[in-house]
Amino acid sequence: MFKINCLNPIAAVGMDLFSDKYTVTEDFAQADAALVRSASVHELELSEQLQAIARAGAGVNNIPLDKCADKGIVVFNTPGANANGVKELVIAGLLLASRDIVGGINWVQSVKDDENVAKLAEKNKSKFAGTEIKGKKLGIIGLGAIGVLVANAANRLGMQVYGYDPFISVDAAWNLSRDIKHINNVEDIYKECDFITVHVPLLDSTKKMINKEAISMMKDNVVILNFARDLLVDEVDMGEALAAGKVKKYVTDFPNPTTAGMPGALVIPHLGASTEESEDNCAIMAVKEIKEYLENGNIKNSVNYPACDMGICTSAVRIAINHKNIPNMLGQFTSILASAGVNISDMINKSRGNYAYSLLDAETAVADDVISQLKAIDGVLKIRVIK
Ligand SMILES: NC(=O)C1=CN([C@@H]2O[C@H](COP(=O)(O)OP(=O)(O)OC[C@H]3O[C@@H](n4cnc5c(N)ncnc54)[C@H](O)[C@@H]3O)[C@@H](O)[C@H]2O)C=CC1
Ligand SMILES: O=C(O)CCC(=O)C(=O)O
Repeated sequence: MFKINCLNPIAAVGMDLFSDKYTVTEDFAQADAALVRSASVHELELSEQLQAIARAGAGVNNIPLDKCADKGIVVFNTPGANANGVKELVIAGLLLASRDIVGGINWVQSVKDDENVAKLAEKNKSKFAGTEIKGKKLGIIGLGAIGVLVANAANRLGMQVYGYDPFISVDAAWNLSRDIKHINNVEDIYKECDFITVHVPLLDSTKKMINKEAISMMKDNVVILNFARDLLVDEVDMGEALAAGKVKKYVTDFPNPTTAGMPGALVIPHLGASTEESEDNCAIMAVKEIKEYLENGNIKNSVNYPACDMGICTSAVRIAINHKNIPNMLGQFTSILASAGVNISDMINKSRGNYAYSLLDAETAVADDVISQLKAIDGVLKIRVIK
């Protein structure tokens, strides 16, 4: 029986995929696998029992990836599963920043009991008027699952779209409309665009990328949208740029003590992925990843271990080994099994950075002491007999 812990509520349509081989535990320390959305895993103790963590979402900055890898814990995410939900909110953000829709709605509430409300509206509406997005220049930094959808949707709404992503995947490039202007230097986005939206992961290299220096290169009255992570923007610099009138609006999905009351900021309570469809898609993908890993040892969509797929085990035994990516690991595994008289029917070994993963199918049972010998090899982080 596998024990699953949910650090955040996960959509039922995903949880229902767990068969009667699984039980849900409230105790993270007892779990074989955990599912999480935005809850932080950084402060939690990682038990020996824990095999996998699946982030039902895209950003994994709430999970200590290297610490997990070092303990043989495979971390998954659900690429693209909530991208449409975010795209739709970004389009809403463009529109909310173009006319003072929020201010206008609040104003109507303030005069709602006045019987002349209709006349008052006609007299006051010019205070909330603005511009159209058609024909304006939109710069997109990060053309992954979300950036590509935003680019194509904004293009269809008549915007001139500029895209920047030095690491764009082949898939993303294929999906991008040919109308999108490909930018090689992010500064061209800063200098040219009326709206700039950021869709990159939070990494050391992207932290505070939108700062005083970047903003100084931008057009006056630029609108900046951040539906990726708050720490991508230096929000003190942003507050100053809003106060100075350099930035017209800062639309962010991340309330915090700095942004929540910031004049000129439109702050949304992290709703990007909060649609029924995105929550369902993420939950289904995350649960399938966990099941495939626990039941067959196969890895798909991991962010700290290599992809690895040897199908379903048809031999007597499958051994899964999470280990360091150092020389002679496979040689040691096979020689220990050979010395024990175990014939290997299939095997695979994949690496990613400092870590590697091996699956070995054997034709006969493997004794506990042989597994102990494998476990004792320097560089082995975790070992499981799956079948
Ligand atoms: N507001 C919300 O609810 C949500 C927020 N997010 C955030 O949005 C981010 C992006 O999500 P996805 O598009 O699904 O991820 P993705 O992994 O598909 O795309 C990220 C893209 O950023 C690019 N990139 C990395 N460093 C870059 C740099 N320095 N300059 C330009 N491009 C760079 C990558 O090459 C990749 O194409 C996530 O990491 C997450 O933090 C994601 C989903 C929901
Ligand atoms: O699960 C959520 O609501 C947050 C989604 C998100 O930020 C992400 O997928 O990176």
